[in-house]
Amino acid sequence: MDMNVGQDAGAAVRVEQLTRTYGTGPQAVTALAGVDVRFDRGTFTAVMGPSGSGKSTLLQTAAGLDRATSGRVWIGGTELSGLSETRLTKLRRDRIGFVFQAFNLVNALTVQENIVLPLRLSGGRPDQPWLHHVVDRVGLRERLHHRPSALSGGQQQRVAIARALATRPEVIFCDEPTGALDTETAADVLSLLRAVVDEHRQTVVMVTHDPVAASYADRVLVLADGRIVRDLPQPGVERIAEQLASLGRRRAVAA
Ligand SMILES: Nc1ncnc2c1ncn2[C@@H]1O[C@H](COP(=O)(O)OP(=O)(O)OP(=O)(O)O)[C@@H](O)[C@H]1O
Repeated sequence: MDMNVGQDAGAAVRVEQLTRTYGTGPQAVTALAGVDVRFDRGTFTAVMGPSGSGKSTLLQTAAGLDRATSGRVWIGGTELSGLSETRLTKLRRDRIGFVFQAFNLVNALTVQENIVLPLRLSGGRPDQPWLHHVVDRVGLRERLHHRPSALSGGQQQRVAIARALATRPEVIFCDEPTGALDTETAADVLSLLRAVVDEHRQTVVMVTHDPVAASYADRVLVLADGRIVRDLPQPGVERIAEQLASLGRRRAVAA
């Protein structure tokens, strides 16, 4: 590691004592119960855990799509809680990429128009060599003038990844990016995310239920009841499945 880079200069995202409670009084649900974590630049992290453990809430609050109840979130050097809605929207558009299970493409636009949409909205000048590279990297050169609905699921997710990359964001948050894909297409999309991290030092944070998908990551975080209960470096499919199963057993005993 570069000796001149301070600890925080390496963090693409950092959260400190993050909590998120939905509702108030006896009906209140604690989705995040104090999470501390940093995602270093150029790393690929999978976030796992049982249904309702807070994975999506962590992703949404870390990405500035939802406000934390307490605690702090930094994207690079910018702390989110101090930002107005307008600035937060701009930060999300310019510095964060999103990939969702449902692709979320605009069907009235062509593939090319979808990819450059965030750039158009932010009014920035497109970096043409980078865009050419992205289009080639995701293998969509022949499809640029098609509508998303004319593409397969895997191709649509590739468009979403290209769109996420277009602004060269500090981090790409993915929520179940392979949830709607068959095994082979999923492997293809996961290899692409892996390559984006390895070749371009992008940072990827991916929520997934699938141990195979998580095995593409450098690190697997496991949440339970709104807390990080495991932080595993490169665990491999079997160890991930084992850890999830042991957590299931622990919960069954506690119930
Ligand atoms: N808008 C909301 N209003 C009330 N409760 C919510 C809301 N969103 C999430 N929750 C609750 O917060 C907790 C965490 O939800 P979250 O969606 O983050 O879990 P998850 O781990 O992503 O689950 P899944 O794997 O099922 O998607 C759950 O108990 C959920 O019911």
